[in-house]
Amino acid sequence: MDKYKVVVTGPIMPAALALLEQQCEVRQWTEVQPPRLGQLAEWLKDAEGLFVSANVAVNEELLDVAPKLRVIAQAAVGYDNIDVQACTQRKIPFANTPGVLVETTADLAFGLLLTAARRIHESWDWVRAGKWQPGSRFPLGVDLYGKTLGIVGMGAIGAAVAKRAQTSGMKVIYYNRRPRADAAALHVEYRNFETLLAEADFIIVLTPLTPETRGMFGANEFEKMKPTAYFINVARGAIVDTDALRNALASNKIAYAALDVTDPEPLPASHPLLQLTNLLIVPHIGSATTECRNRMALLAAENMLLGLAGKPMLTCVNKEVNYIV
Ligand SMILES: NC(=O)C1=CN([C@@H]2O[C@H](COP(=O)(O)OP(=O)(O)OC[C@H]3O[C@@H](n4cnc5c(N)ncnc54)[C@H](OP(=O)(O)O)[C@@H]3O)[C@@H](O)[C@H]2O)C=CC1
Ligand SMILES: O=CC(=O)O
Repeated sequence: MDKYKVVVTGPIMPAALALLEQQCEVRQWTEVQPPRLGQLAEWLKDAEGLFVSANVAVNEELLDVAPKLRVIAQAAVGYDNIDVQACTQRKIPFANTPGVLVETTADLAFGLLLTAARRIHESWDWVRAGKWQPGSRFPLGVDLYGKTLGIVGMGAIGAAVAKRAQTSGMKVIYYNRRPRADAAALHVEYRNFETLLAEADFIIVLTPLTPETRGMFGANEFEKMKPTAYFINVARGAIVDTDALRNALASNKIAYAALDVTDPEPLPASHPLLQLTNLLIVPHIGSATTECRNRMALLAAENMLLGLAGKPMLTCVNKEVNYIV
């Protein structure tokens, strides 16, 4: 049997690559810099499957140079890099990887909150710099216990973060476009967006990046938060107006920010955000454990093989085209 032709646009966990290679002829982009479209065009000419990385845009331009493409799979839950409508119009099913990264990403989100509140990262730098001397005291952090966490985007990851926060004695409020039917069971209370901004001591953002959420946090929103508020973004950088966040932190309109995602990403070493001291940034590591990345990559590979065989993929986004004979 001829092997399917699949293009992989970036790094992939070895077990998932091995699974793909059983049935596919894989052409993998292995440079450190993500590929530009022109660099992939030759491979895409006869590719049937595209195993795409989140830093590569799948748009009309790419689809135009991939006339034989039948399946797209991505090892990530967020898919703001994919023009799903364009895929659907061409009857190309696209699958992401929801579910398998929920607990891992929730650990990171809550870990960022705790690290920022207790200044764990700064105090280690302080000790390492030899500042722990007799009589010296590291500046105080803030309690989590008894505080209110506001989750904007109470989906799968948001609910897993809520559980962690409740274990630390926090009250959890949330904002979604629609209140959750299971809110009472989760012991979380719905607030409208403005009320949440004013009421929360800690705010964690966990919405997808969409036209509606792009720039959702700007100067007005930071203005409405408490001056003691901690702002944590684990969703996508562009949900936040970066300049407005920098200004809010620099003028102490809010107390602190902790970011797993930034706009731009990666953040250049000369970026003004990096001059601030009331800020913690990690390099988009929400799902970055070996176990989680394996689950994601294997689910994406399984989706790819199912789609190529003309079977429904397990976690297809555009379900209306999730079956091709
Ligand atoms: N940093 C990292 O490494 C990771 C980041 N992520 C990011 O986290 C996001 C969330 O993932 P996950 O929890 O699995 O997704 P879910 O789809 O389970 O949850 C998303 C939530 O956001 C809410 N939401 C959507 N649009 C809006 C809006 N305009 N205003 C308010 N709430 C909104 C949804 O509720 P409703 O529809 O009712 O509004 C839903 O509850 C991903 O899309 C991804 O971008 C995910 C994994 C890892
Ligand atoms: O950012 C990661 C994702 O899975 O989405």
